[in-house]
Amino acid sequence: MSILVLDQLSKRYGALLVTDGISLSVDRGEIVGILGPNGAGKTTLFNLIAGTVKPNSGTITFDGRDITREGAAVRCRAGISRSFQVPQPFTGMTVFENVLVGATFGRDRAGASDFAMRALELSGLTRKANQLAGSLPLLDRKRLELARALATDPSLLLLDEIAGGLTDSECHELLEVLREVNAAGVTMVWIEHVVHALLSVAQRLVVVDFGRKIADGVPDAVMASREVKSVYLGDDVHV
Ligand SMILES: Nc1ncnc2c1ncn2[C@@H]1O[C@H](COP(=O)(O)OP(=O)(O)OP(=O)(O)O)[C@@H](O)[C@H]1O
Repeated sequence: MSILVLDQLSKRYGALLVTDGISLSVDRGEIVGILGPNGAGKTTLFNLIAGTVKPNSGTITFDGRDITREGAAVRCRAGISRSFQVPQPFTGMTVFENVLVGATFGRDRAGASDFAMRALELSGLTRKANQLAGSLPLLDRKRLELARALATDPSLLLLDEIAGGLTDSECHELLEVLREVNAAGVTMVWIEHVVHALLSVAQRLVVVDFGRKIADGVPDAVMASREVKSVYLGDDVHV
């Protein structure tokens, strides 16, 4: 059953059609990877789903409910959360305090504290709960970005290039965490340029180019498609 359905979604900035009639359905529990060249409109798609940007046309249905005209806060309460391409934690606050900010949204203080600890545990950051966020190395900053996104108890998590800049072994650790989050029942849509990371967890790949969806299917078939190779990856790419 679909948790998220986009139907003919379009977004224009002036003359630039950034999202061009995208339709997409995501099943509950799925991990869907989104690929596309720089400027293809991937982050805009997340902005549209999260509600920070409104479409010019098309609809967004989440959990069977039309949320196209709902604001970001309502969508967050409904179960949509996201990480950001450029994480901006409160560097002068502890890891725990950073996660508590999100966990407080829609909860009382005691419940928020428990939930913040659960988000930290799932992200593998419990031992660093009392460290200042500004002192964390890159992998832990990624874990914190994930924990902050999990703090609102999402059923759908939008991950925007969370693996960028990690070494292979760090990436491997992050993938383990993401698998656990998914096993805990969280559906994921993940934009990523680190293709091998995406391929190791995504059950489906969607490729976007110039705001259009040019491929959608099982990863092997999508990566082998001539259009994806020529339009996005180039003919000389081997995966
Ligand atoms: N608020 C805005 N106003 C005008 N143009 C915008 C705005 N936001 C995005 N764009 C343009 O829309 C296009 C798509 O941007 P978007 O950030 O969605 O791409 P992307 O696929 O996420 O790129 P990247 O992989 O580099 O992050 C770009 O040409 C960008 O300059």
